Amino acid sequence: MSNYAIETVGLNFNFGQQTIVKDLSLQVPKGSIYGFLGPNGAGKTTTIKILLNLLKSPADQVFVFGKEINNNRIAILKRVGALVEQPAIYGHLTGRENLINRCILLGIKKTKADEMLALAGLTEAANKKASKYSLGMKQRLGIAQALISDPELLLLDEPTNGLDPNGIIEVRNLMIDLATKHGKTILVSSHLLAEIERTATHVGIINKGQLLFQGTIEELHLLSKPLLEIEVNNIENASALIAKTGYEIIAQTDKKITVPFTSSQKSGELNTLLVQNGFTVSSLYQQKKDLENLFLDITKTN
Ligand SMILES: Nc1ncnc2c1ncn2[C@@H]1O[C@H](COP(=O)(O)OP(=O)(O)OP(=O)(O)O)[C@@H](O)[C@H]1O
Repeated sequence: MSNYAIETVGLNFNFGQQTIVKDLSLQVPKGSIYGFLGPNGAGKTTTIKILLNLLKSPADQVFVFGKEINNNRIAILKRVGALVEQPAIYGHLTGRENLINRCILLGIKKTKADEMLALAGLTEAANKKASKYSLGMKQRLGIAQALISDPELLLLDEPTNGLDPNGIIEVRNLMIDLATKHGKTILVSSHLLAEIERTATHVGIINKGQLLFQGTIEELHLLSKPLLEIEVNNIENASALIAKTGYEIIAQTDKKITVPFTSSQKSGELNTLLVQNGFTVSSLYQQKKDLENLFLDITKTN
């Protein structure tokens, strides 16, 4: 039995002459939240469509629940829920009616609708027209729709795209609940590193259809060392003092010194050291990496 909910083995996919996915070997462990990260146009949506057999893959390159997708399409898709692009929601129907519709379509008991509304935190809004829902609520209703057949695996393509901060938090918390309390495996795509870092247990990073990194979130953090920016006066002397205490100076401008971030305690100690030596520290800031900086780290490491 495979421990992977999804495994692709050297997957290749072209649209006409254009290679979209190249030698892609994804391994999505069961029970994980797998963040599928890459810039716009990297091939994330195409890969998700391949995983749903909406686009046909070459034989023996895509396995879901250990089974080859082209030969086991129906059996696999029964166990998969997906939200790709916009959720198919009727605005003139209530949230509950939208889900009941889906139940009827799939021949599932209508009571499932209320269960999924509760799971998605939409019970109070169940009888409100979907057109009156916020974007975050619509997205959660879309996820509830994808969950109605009680799938083991959920594929979510950029589910937080276009949401306001509240909507993003709602969807993020729902994903965490689904994985930790309901045992679902989730593959979620995004072009934002910070978004994936907050939810994922595992990460796959693609660029131009190729896998640049795959591993646990901890392995990703080891690779992408966080930085501490120190804004301080008398920069040359401050920099000399910091270097004397054994810190590596990564960068220096006329206002800021950048060193590796190790812990909050170490940052505090550095602050105290500078202040006790008569420097004025105006800010200490842990720099968050964006996807571009992470790409640089990965390319350097490889
Ligand atoms: N039906 C299609 N025919 C031809 N080319 C396509 C088709 N769909 C996507 N592409 C191309 O495939 C490449 C990958 O697109 P894809 O949508 O998979 O990327 P993505 O990583 O999901 O990015 P985005 O976040 O922008 O959707 C792009 O260059 C895109 O133009």
